[in-house]
Amino acid sequence: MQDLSTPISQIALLKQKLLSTKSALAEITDDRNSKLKTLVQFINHLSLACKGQHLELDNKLAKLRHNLNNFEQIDDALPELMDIERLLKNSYNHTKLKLEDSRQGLIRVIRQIQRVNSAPDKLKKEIGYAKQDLDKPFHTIWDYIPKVEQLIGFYESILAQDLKGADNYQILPQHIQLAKELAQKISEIEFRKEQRDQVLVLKEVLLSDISLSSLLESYQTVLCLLLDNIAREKTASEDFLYALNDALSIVRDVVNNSHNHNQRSQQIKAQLNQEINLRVDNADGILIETSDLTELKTQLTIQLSSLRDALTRKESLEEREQAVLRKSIEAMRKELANITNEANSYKEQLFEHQKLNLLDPLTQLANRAALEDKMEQEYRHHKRFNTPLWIAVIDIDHFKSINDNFGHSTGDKTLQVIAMALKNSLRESEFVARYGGEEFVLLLPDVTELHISQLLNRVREKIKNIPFKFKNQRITVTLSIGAAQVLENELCTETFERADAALYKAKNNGRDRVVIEV
Ligand SMILES: Nc1nc2c(ncn2[C@@H]2O[C@H](COP(=O)(O)OP(=O)(O)OP(=O)(O)O)[C@@H](O)[C@H]2O)c(=O)[nH]1
Repeated sequence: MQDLSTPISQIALLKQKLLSTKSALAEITDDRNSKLKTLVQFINHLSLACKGQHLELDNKLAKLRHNLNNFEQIDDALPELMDIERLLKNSYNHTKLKLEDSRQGLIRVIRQIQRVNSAPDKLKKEIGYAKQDLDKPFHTIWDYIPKVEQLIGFYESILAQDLKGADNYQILPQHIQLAKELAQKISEIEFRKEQRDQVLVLKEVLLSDISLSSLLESYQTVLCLLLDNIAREKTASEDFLYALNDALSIVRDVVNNSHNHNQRSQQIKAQLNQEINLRVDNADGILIETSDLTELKTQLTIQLSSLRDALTRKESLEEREQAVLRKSIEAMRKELANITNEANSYKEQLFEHQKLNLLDPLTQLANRAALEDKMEQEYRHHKRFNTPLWIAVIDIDHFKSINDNFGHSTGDKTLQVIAMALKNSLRESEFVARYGGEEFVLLLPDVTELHISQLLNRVREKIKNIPFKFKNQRITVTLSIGAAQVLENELCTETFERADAALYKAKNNGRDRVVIEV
C-alpha cells in the first residue's frame, strides 16, 4: 500500500506556496499601483509646474497622464518619459539662456541707477552690493525675480527722494536773483488800484523763500496783469478814436447838408434874380413904350408888385439860408466842444499815466526812469552854466533784517517813512528818486564841495533820529551814503559809478556814514 501522506503534504506545501505567491503578487500589484499613483501625481505636478512654458511639453505630459492608467507596467511609459525628459532638458537650456540675458539686462539697469547722483550714499552702497550679487549666474527664475524686485525698490527710493525735493530742487541763486529783480520791477510799475493788493502779495512771495514753481507762477501773474492793463489802455484809445470818428462823421454830414442846401438856394436865388431883372426890364420897356399916363401907372404898378414879391421871396430865402447856416454852425460847434472834451480827458489820462510812470508807487518818489530824465536835464544845465552838480547814492543799512524780523509790510512802511523824510530834507532845486529796493539817489545842484558833506550828514542824522518802533521795539535805521561831483569832461553815468563806489566804501567802513569821492 502506497503512503498517501506524501502527496497530501506536497499538495499542502504547494497550496501554501500558491498562497504566498498570490500574496506576493498582490503585494507587487499594490506596489506597482502605488508607484503608478505616485508617478501619476508626479506627472500631474510636473504638468502644472510646466504649464504654458512649452506647448509640446504640455501636450506630452497630458498624453502621458492619460496613458499611465492603461499601462500594464511602468516600463511601458519609458519611451514617453524619455521623450519628456528630452523636452525638459531643452526647455531648461532655453530658460538658462534667457536667464543669462536677463542677468545681463539687470547689470545694465543697475549701472544706470549707479549714475543717478541724487541717490543718498547709503542707497548707493546698497546698489553697489546688489551689482556684486549679479556677478553670480541665475539658475532659476526664482533667482531672477528678487533681483528685479530689489531694483524696483532702488528706483522707488530715488524717485521718492527726487519728488521730495522736486519743488526746491532746482532753485538756484540765479533764480533767486530773478525773483528779486521781478519784485523790483513790479515796484516800479504803476498797477491799477484793484490790482495793488495782488501785487503786494506777489512781492511778498518773490522776496521770501521762493520755489521755482512759485517763481514761474509769479511771472505768469505779472504778465497777465500787464496784458490786462495793455488791453484796457487799448480799449480807452479805441473808445477815443471811435468818439472822434463819430464826431467827424456828424460834422461831415452837417457840412454836406449845408453844401447841398446852399446849392439849392443858389439856384433859387439865380431864378429870383432873373425874375427881378425881367421885372426891371419890363418896367423899362413900359416906360419907353407907354405914353398914356394912366396906362403907364397901371403897368408899372403890376411890375412893381411882382418885383416886391420876388424881393420878399429872395429875402425870406436868405433868412432861411441864414437860419440853416446858424444851425449847422451850432451843430458843428457842439460836436467840436464834445470832441475837445473827449480829447482833453484822454490827454489828461495820458498825462496821469505818464506822470505815474515816472513815480515809484510805494514811496511816491520819482522812480528810476524819472531820475534818468532829471539827470540828463541837470547835466545839460551843469554843462551850460558850469555850475556844480553832485550825485549821491543812499542805501539803508541792514534793511534785510527789518524784513526778516518784522515782515515785509513793515519793511515797506519803513521805506515810505524814509522816502518822505528824504524828500522833506531837501530844497526845491534838489531831487530825490527811489533807485530801486532800499536805494535812493539824490541830485544836488549848486552845492559846493565845502557844504556837500554837511548836507548829506544832516540827511543821514535826520533818518537816524526817526523813532521807529516795530513790535514795541525801538529801532534805529541808519543810512550809508556815497557821493561824487560831476567832473569836467565826465559823463554823469561815470559820476554815478564813482558815487556808487563811495557808497560801497561807506558800507565797508562800518555803515552809518557818508563817503565823498574826490
Ligand atoms: N519791504 C521791502 N523790502 C525790499 C524792497 N525792495 C528790496 N527789499 C529788500 O531789501 C533787502 C536788501 O538787502 P541787502 O541787499 O542784503 O542789504 P541790507 O540788508 O540792506 O544790508 P546792507 O546793504 O549790506 O547794509 C532785501 O531783503 C530785499 O528783499 C521793497 O520794496 N520792500
